[in-house]
Amino acid sequence: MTGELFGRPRTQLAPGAVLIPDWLDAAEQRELVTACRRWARPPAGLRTVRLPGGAQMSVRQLCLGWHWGVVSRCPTCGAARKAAADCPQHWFPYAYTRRVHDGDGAPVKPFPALLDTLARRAVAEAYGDAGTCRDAEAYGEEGVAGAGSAVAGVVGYAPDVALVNHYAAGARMGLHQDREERIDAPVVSLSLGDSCVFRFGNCRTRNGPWTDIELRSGDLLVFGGPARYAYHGVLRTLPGTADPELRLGEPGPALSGRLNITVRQSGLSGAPETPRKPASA
Ligand SMILES: O=C(O)CCC(=O)C(=O)O
Ligand SMILES: [Fe+2]
Repeated sequence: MTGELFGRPRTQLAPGAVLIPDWLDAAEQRELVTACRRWARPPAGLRTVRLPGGAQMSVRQLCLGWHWGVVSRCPTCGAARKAAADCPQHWFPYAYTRRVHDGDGAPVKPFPALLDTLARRAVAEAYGDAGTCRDAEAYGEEGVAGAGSAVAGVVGYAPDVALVNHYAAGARMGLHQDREERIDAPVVSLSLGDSCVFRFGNCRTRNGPWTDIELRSGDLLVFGGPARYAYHGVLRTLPGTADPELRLGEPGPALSGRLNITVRQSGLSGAPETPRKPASA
C-alpha cells in the first residue's frame, strides 16, 4: 500500500500462527483472482451458505477438493446429533462431502495444482526446513514463545481442500474454529482484494484474548501447531481498498470486495457422496 516507508514485517500472531505480508506478488494475485472467477461459475460454483439455525452467511463460498457445508444428518451414520460414539467418522452439523449437498448437488470441483503448489510453499516458508515454530531470528524479536517446537502435519503435508470466500461490502465472518479436518496439518490463508480487520484468538475460548490485524491483498497467514484450533473471524472489510489494477480476468470488471482462500488438509481418503438417511429409516 502507498505511503508506507518500510514493508510490514513478518509477524508471529501466536506460537504457530505466522503472518507474511505481501507474500503474493501482483502477477500471482491476478492469476488467483482469475482462477477464483473460473471456479465460481456453476456447477458447484459460488453459493450462499445457510447456517444450522437457518441464518444465511453474509459471505458467499465455493469449495474445491471436498465440499464443506451444513448437514442435517451425519453423512456416515445418518444420526442428527453432535456426538455418536459408535461412528468412527462422525460429522454434525458441518461435514465434508464429495457433492454440493447444500447447493446444486453437483460434484465438487477438483483441488487445483495451483493451490497445492502455493500451499506447500507457504507452509515451508512459515515453518522453515525444520518444520517448527520459528525462533527469534525469524521475527527480529527476542523470546518468541513456542520457538523450536515441531508443528504437526508439516512433515508429509498434502493439502486437498480449499474454501474460497467472497466478501461483498458489509460481509463478515463470525469467530469460529476450523475443525472439520481429520488431521492437525496447518491451515493456509490467502487474501485478495479489499483489506479486512481479522481477529485471531486462542484455542480455548472465543472470548479472547485476541489480536486484531489488517489483512491486505497478497498477505499470507498460516496457522498450525499450537495455533491450529484458534478461534478466528473477520470483523469487517474495508471496501474500496483493493488495488484497482487487480482485475477479475479478461475481460471483466475490477475485483469488487474481498476474496479469501483457505487451503487445508482434510485427512480423508473417502466419504459418502451425500448425507444419507439413518439406517433405521
Ligand atoms: O476470510 C478469512 O480471512 C477467514 C476465512 C475463514 O476463516 C474460513 O474460511 O474458515
Ligand atoms: Fe476459518
